[in-house]
Amino acid sequence: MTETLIKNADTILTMDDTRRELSGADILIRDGQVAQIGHGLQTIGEIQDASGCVVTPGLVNTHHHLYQTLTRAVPGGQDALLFGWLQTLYPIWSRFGPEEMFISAQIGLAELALSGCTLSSDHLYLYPNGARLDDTIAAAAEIGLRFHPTRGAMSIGESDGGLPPDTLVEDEGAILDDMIRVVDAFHDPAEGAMCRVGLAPCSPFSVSRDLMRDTALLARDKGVMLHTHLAENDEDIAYSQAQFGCRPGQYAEDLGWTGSDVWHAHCVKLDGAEIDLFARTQTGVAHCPCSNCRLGSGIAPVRAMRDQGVKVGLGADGSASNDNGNLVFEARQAMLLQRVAYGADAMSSREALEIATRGGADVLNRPDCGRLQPGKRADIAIWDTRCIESAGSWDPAALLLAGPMRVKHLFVEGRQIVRDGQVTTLDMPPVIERQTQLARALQS
Ligand SMILES: Nc1nc2[nH]c(O)nc2c(=O)[nH]1
Repeated sequence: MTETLIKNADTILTMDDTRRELSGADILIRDGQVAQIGHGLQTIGEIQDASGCVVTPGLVNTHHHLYQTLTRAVPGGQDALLFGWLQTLYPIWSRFGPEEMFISAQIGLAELALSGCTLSSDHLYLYPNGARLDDTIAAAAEIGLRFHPTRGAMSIGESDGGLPPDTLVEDEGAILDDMIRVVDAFHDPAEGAMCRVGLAPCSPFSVSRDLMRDTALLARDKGVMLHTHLAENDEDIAYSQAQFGCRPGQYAEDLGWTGSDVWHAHCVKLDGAEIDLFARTQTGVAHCPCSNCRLGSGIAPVRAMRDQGVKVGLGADGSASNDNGNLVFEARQAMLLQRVAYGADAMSSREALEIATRGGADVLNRPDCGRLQPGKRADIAIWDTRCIESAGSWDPAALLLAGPMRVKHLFVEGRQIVRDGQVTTLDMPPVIERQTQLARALQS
């Protein structure tokens, strides 16, 4: 039996069913789970002092492309809309191989951990030069984050009316075979799982309708989740209308891509009927506010989604379109954007934090994560509110209204991944050095 006691937190925001908040309180972790929350708890194990800190559930990232940490701020893509941005980057990504996938994932996951994230999904949709989903899974296992990798895919190249170059697309039979391989090798359906695999053809403009349909059948056969990009911007809607004669919601529904086992990234352009469809079918949304700003895609109607009962989580999105991978910053941006669109009371700090924690966990069908209560996984972020950004604040809402934007301590499954602002499981300087070398090589 292993125990850790988080002692004397200024505030614990539990995000449990009653959204309980405790002052001057403790959390006892036992064998990877929250054992008790209360006052004056004792342990025979390690003690982590949390005085001066706000404690929250670990944040949950529902959409990322970790490989893109190697292509931040690429000049030709800095000021482009989605399609032009992708066309600039595809040729660079086609030079990646296994090492690029592994190192870029280590960087992206470490960056997420430092921003309070304990559970991340990833959407890897290109596999050049022998790259495999296994590369990112190895990176996540080493750093110790809970990981939901998705086996993405592109199958319709330029010559067939798709957006990606023909050299970057895969044969659909080979895609389905590899999907089966990675699910059988890595997917763990058990409560407390550290790795769950999803299936994720990339986007309507890079895969066929047949692949979408076959993937949905396969996912249901295997009992895994489905993920893709949907309704990201006006170009995306225009492509759907021109190629399929319908809006994205209809496209998704026709192909079996609605339901509680499906979540779609972006959804900036969902209309009222599509929001209703998602609510009725319990289809989830990964909201990516920074990327949507960066690519000029628009402001997703998150207020309407939440009011209608759509499951919404946050996504950092890939670091070629963010270009930052800071999830607490993403929560702040989500709050601010809804206020820009709908007024100062459109989203509170606490609601944005709820979306970032239990909201994301619900999107990923992880009721065992994203909230702090006995029996749930011990995925815990500890934020030092004595830092300069938060000094003088009156309320834990300051976490998103002020800061800090980096975590002090982070626990995943009860294991300390960040201590005093440093990743404990990786020696970061050599990883950063190798990432820099790889990025330089891609520039030559
Ligand atoms: N934000 C992003 N949208 C996308 N659509 C697509 O097909 N790929 C991407 C991507 O990498 N980022």
